[in-house]
Amino acid sequence: MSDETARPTRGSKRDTDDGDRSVGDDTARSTGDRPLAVDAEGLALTYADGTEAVEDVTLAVPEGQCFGFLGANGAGKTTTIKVLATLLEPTAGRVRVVGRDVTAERAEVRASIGYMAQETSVDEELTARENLAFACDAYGVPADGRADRIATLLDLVDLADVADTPAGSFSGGMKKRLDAATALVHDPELVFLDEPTTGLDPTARERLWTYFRRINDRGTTVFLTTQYLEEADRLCDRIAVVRDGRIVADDSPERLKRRVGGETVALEIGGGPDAVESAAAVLSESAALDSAGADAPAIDTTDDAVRVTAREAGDLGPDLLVALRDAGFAVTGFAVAEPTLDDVFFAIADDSVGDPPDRSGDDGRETGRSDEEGHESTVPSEVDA
Ligand SMILES: Nc1ncnc2c1ncn2[C@@H]1O[C@H](COP(=O)(O)OP(=O)(O)OP(=O)(O)O)[C@@H](O)[C@H]1O
Repeated sequence: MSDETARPTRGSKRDTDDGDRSVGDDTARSTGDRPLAVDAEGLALTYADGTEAVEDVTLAVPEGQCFGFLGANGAGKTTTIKVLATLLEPTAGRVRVVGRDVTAERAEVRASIGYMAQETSVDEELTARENLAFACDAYGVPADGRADRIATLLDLVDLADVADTPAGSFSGGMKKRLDAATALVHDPELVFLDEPTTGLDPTARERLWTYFRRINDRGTTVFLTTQYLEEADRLCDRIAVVRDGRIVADDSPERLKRRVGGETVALEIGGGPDAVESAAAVLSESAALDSAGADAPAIDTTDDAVRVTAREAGDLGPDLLVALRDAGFAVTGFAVAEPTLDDVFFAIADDSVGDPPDRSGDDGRETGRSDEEGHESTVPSEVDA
């Protein structure tokens, strides 16, 4: 990336040692140190046919963040992203992107954002370079320096070797990479990526993640929608989950995982399923588990292991090992597993961690609000891109 386009990294996930920066710090409107790239309060959108696709979305995404917007099919992700990218006018709410109002200052917002839609917009008859030149025209990138910019972007997404090959011969992953590059020709402050890796094989997906990291490491704010929890976990500093057009969780991946419960210790037991069941019975009576206090651990078994799940189960592990060995069991393996984002997602789907974030709490975040200010309500139409 050339120096003139590079920006300093502003707190991407890769900067953090433990990957668990205080979310309260990140989401605070009043943080002060980093302006908000996305600042939406009570965003709502009802389609002309009456479908209430987005009912109440409040988001505060600081510049430089890699933000994941998760939700099941039909939850309202694309609709939200289209409002943020000025392609749809909100029915209600106050929506500012890169410090500008998405309705009143649409042109200014558009000049500062990139948008990669779910469907690739690559022209298959044009080469990679020509596609980027076309995008430069569309975004009004000055002719001066355009060739350098295109070369830089082709490098960024590893397409320099096929720069003059028609995109029609590219794999799905290559087309997505080219599409991502076209969204960056005008060096936007913020890029929206709508399910950018859907339908790609794991290798192609992994490669795209590398490019998204590079983009974010250069300082570009990334707003990503995805159905792949691993994708969000690997890339994002923060994740909001939308369900039925409302935010039901908004936190760092690590804190979301902690919210659904604890770690699981798996103790492999030699001697077959009967021995495993006996070991489980011993553990259920064990003093080691009493120390877990109010968070009663859950014990279950597989064919060859007893699994104990508790908030800090990893800390209990050594005592559990000793208890089993004292009782004469052969413990042949020991592993601690943390909850995954899949666990979070299923728990949210079950409503068990489904409370909207309380932004008035001690963590300094502001209150998520309903549309109490009587925002004007109009039936939106898709705005010309
Ligand atoms: N143009 C439209 N007119 C009417 N309803 C629509 C329109 N586009 C989307 N919807 C509906 O709005 C709701 C939210 O759709 P949206 O595409 O925003 O969800 P999504 O989370 O992006 O889903 P997916 O992951 O399937 O893309 C759904 O019920 C969908 O059927």
